[in-house]
Amino acid sequence: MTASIIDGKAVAATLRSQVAEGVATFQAQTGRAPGLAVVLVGEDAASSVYVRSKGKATVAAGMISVEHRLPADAEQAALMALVAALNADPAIDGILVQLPLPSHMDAQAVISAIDPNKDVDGFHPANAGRLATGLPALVPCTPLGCLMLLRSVHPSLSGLDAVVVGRSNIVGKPMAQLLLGESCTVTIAHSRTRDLPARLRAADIVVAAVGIPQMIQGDWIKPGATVIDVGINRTAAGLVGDVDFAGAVEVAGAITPVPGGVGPMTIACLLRNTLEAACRRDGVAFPL
Ligand SMILES: Nc1nc(=O)c2c([nH]1)NC[C@@H]1CN(c3ccc(C(=O)N[C@@H](CCC(=O)O)C(=O)O)cc3)C=[N+]21
Ligand SMILES: [Mg+2]
Repeated sequence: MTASIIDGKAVAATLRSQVAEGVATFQAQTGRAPGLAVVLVGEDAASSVYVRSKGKATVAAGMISVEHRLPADAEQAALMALVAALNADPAIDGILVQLPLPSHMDAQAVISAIDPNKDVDGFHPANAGRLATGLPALVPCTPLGCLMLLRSVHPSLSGLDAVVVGRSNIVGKPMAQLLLGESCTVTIAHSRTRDLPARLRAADIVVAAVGIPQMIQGDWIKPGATVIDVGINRTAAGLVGDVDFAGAVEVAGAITPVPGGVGPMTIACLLRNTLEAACRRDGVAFPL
């Protein structure tokens, strides 16, 4: 069996055009465009690339994009002051502070300082708690994008066995919550998990978010399973995921490529969340 390739670029393009339509409606209703502020601390080259593509996609969707750059040696207090100013800025609906932050900064304190209603990354503890308890929440963009890709293959996920590999607050934990919300039976595996291959061989759905290039082997995949690869690893061989794609594509039923899978969905979901935050702030219906 050869897997079908899940075209994240195409799904993301459809979502971006739906967001653009929603932005036009929002503008007609409120007389303003949603605004997204992205904060970058330091000059990490890869981060600069993401920030640029986010800014381009934001403007293409009809939203206002604002970028703030602080030097790598900026004081935590300067970043906190910037976050406070963005919280208070009526033109700003979404705030994204690019992670990771330099090691002298307390990322958790910064995340907790963002107004939860503007937390388009969904990383604030209030949003994590709302997601976990089934309340309306801003949901982290990467897991939300993964769920949309899964739904494009499985109209219903109910009763499927899902294994999420990775337990980060950014991907693994919220991904598990979303899958639980879809009535999957969810396992969160991580670096201490015993016999990961055996657990994966029982999984209908695998979400790989470990950050280890090509760690998950093709013969760990159950024939016909759906594999979502969150990994973005820059290696000598180029950009690769956390899954050995060449091996897994021979066994899986459907699989996301890297690049062109989850990454484009993350950006499209960021725009979606910004529109959602703007609609909620202005009390108009969110059309998506
Ligand atoms: N607060 C915060 N929120 C984030 O969402 C966040 C962050 N910090 N820090 C960095 C990571 C990384 N990230 C990516 C988004 C899109 C692609 C993406 O679109 N990748 C393309 C192209 C990759 C390439 O060619 O470089 C693809 O996979 O096809 C990748 C990576 C968001 N992040
Ligand atoms: Mg881990």
